Amino acid sequence: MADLYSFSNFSFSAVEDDHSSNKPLWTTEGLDEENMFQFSGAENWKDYGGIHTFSPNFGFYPNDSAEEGYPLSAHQQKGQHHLSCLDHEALDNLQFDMALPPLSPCSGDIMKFDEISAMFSPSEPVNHNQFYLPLSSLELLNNLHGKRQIQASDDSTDTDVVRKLSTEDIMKMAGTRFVQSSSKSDDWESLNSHPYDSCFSGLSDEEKEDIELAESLLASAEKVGYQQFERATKLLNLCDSLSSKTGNAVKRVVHYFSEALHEKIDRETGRFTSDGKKRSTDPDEMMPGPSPVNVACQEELPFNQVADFCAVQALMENLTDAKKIHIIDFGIRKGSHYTILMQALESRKECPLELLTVAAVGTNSKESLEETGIRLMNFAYTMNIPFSFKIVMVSSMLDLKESLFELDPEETIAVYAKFSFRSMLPQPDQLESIMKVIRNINSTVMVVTEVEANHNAKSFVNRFTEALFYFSALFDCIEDCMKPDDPNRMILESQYLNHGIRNIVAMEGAERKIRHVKVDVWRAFFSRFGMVETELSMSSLYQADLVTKRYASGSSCTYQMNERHRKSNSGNNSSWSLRQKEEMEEKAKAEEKKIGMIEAWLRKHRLLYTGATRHPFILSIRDGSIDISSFKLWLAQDYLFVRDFVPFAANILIKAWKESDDSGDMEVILGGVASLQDEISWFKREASKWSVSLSDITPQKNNVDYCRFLESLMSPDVEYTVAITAFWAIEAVYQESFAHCVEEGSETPPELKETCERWGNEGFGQYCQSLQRIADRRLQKASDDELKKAEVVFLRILEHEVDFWNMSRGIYEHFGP
Ligand SMILES: Cc1ncc(CO)c(N)n1
Repeated sequence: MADLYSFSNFSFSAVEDDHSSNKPLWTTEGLDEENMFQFSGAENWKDYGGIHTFSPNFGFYPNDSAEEGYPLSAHQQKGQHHLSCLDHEALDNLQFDMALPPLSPCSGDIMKFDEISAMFSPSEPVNHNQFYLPLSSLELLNNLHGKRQIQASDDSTDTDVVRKLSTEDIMKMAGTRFVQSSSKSDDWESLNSHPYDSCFSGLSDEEKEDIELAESLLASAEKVGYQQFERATKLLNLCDSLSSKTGNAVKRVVHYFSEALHEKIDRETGRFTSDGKKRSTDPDEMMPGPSPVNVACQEELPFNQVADFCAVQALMENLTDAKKIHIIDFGIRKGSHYTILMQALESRKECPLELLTVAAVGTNSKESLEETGIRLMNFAYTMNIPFSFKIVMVSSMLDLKESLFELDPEETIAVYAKFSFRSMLPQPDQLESIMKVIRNINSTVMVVTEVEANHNAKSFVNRFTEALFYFSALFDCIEDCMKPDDPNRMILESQYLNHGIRNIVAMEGAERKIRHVKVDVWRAFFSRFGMVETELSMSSLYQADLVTKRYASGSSCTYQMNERHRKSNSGNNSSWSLRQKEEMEEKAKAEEKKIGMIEAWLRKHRLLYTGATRHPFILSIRDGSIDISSFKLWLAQDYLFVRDFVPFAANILIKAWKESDDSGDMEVILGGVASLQDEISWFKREASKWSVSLSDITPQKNNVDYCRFLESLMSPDVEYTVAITAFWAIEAVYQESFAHCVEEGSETPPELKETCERWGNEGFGQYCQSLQRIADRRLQKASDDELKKAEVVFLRILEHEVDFWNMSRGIYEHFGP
C-alpha cells in the first residue's frame, strides 16, 4: 500500500526539492528566491498596510488622502467575467508532462558572495543562518538521539540552543513512521499500537503526541486517496479530538487539514452542501482597504516587502537609461512597489526621468484600482515625479490587446506581475493571451514574482503531502513572527490560510483555483514565448537581506538563487567563470559609456545607495522633524566611529605608499587623515554644546560591527584598490547624505546646519570626487578577483551605513549627572 500511495517515492524528494530550490522572483527571467511562503492571493493582505507602513530604509512621505477627479483611466471597460473551465485534466498534468530536471542544490551565487564577504570579516559570521534539514527524516531521527541541537536563530550568541522541533520536522517524522508502519500492516489501528520505538527517544511527550497525530492525518489522506471514506473519517475523528485551531502549530495545521479532508469526503460522497460550508475567505476576493489583519501581516511578515524591493531592484537594473518608462502591471493591488520605484528613480541623477507611466491591468475591482491610482498620484506629486496612471480594464485577458496601452515608441516598456499569473493557471489560454501581447510590445524586462511550490499535482496524495509541508513551514514562520495572542494571527490562519488549504485539498476542477507550480513550469511556459531568463543581481539579494533584517525573526531568513540555467552539475568552477565573464562585460560596458566603475556600480546598486543616503534619519534632519535625542545619539556614536576611522585612514595611507602607482594619491589621502584631527575636536565641541558626555558612552552593536569591518579591511591581505573603494564609499555616503540637508528647499534646523555643512560642503564634495577618481583608476586596472571583492566591500559599506542610521534613530540615554 505504501507503493500505491507512493509516499516514500514522492514526498521526501519533493520535500528536499523545497530546500534546495528557491523562491520566486522571476525576472523575465526567472529568479526565484526561496521560502517565499505564499499562497494564492495571500499577498493581497500584505499590501494593504499602506505606503506609510513599509520601507524601513527609505523616507517615504505618506499621503493617503484621496483626491477626487484625477484622470485615471484611459481605457475602462466594465464587467467581470469568469471563464468557464477548460480542460482541467490537461491542466493537472502541466506539472508532470515536462520531464523536470532535478533542482540544483543551493546556490552558486549567494554562496560565493558569502564566501567573499567572509574573507573580509573573519570575525563576523555572515548573517545567513542556514538551517538545512537533514536529507531524510530518518537521518533526522537518528540525529535526535540524546541531544537536539538546532542552530540558534539569534546571531548574537554563538552557542547552539535547544529548540523544539519545527512543525515540518514533526511532519517528516510522522511521514517516516507512517511509511514504515504501512509497509508492515495496512490496518489503521496498528498506527496507534506502535511501541514508543527508538525513534522517539529524546522527544518530549508533546512531540510524540504530535507525531502520532500527524501520522493519523497522513493515514487518513491515504484512505481518502483510496476512496476508503469510512476508514478515513474514523481517523479524522481521531485527529479532530486531538487537534484544535488554538493548539501548537502542529495541532493547528492538523486541525485545518482535517477539516479540509472532511470536506473532500463530503464532496466525493455527494454529501457536501454549500450551506454547511464553513466560512473562509478567498484572499483574492477580500475587501480592499487596510484591515487590521492586513496591516499586521504587512508589518510583521517580511514577504511582501522582500518581493517589492527585489522586484524594484530588478526593474531599475533594466531601466538604467530610460527617460520615459511605461510599466504594465498585472496585479497592482496597493501599488506599494511603485513608491519604492519612484524613490529610486528620483535619485537617479545621471538620467532624469521624463515620465513614469503605470498601466494597471484588471478584470474586476475597478474602484480599488482607482484608489491605488489616486494614492500613487499623490505620492508622485509629493516626490515631484512626472507620473501618469492608467487603468486597463478588460472583461477577460483574452481581450487584452497591445493597442489598449497606447504605447509611445519613445517609451521603455517593462512588465511586472506580482503574485498574479498563478491565478490564471486554471485558464492557460488567458495566460497565453497575455504573453502574446507582452511579446508584441517588445518589453525590456518582465519581472514575475511567484510562489515556489507545487500545489497542482494530479495525484491527490501528492498534492496533499506537498501542501501539508508547505503550510507547516508557513505556520511555523507565522508563529515566529507574530505573537501567540495576536488576534490577527488567528484571523490570518482561520480565514486566509484555511481557505488555501481547503481549496488545494478539497476541491477539484475549476473550483481548485490555487494551483501553484514550481519555477520549472514557469520557465517552460515563458520560454515558449521567446522569453530569456536572467538572474537576480547581487544587489537584489542584498535588498532582500536588508529588508528581512528589519523584522524580528529576519536573521533566520535565508536566500538562495536557483540558477539551474547555469548547469549546477558542472560544478562551481563553471559558474565562477561565467560570473567573471559577466564582470568583464560590466567593465566593458562601463568603459563604453565612459563612466568609470564606481558610477557603473552606483547605477547598478542605485536602490541600496539611496537607502544609505536618503535614510529617514537624514530626511528627518532635512525636514526639521528630527528628534534631538536621536541626533545626540548619532553624535556620540559617530564620535566613537571616527576615532576608529583614524587608524583605518592611516592604514590606507600605508597601502597607498606600498601599492599605489601614482604618488598623487598620497596627498589626497593625507589631506583626509589630517582633517580628522579637526573633526575629532569638532565632535568634542559639538558634544559639549548638546551636553553629551563623550566619556560615558559605549559603542552600540551596529557601531561595533562597522568598526570591526573596518578593522578587517586593515589586513595586509586586503588590496589597496579594495580599501580605497571602501574609503571613498564611507566618505561619499556622508557627503551625499548631508549635502541633501543643506540643499535649497531643505528645512534643516539652524542648530544642525553646521553639522550638515561639515560633510555637505563643497570642499568635502571635491575631496570625495578625488577619492572616486583614485578608486576608478585602480579599478580600471584591477583583476577580476579584485573587482569582485571591491564591489562586495562597497555593498557591505552601504549596509553598515544603513545600520548606523538605523541605530541613530534610537534614543540618546544620558548617563551620569
Ligand atoms: C558612520 C560614518 N560613516 C561615514 C563617516 C564619514 O567620515 C562618518 N563620520 N561616520
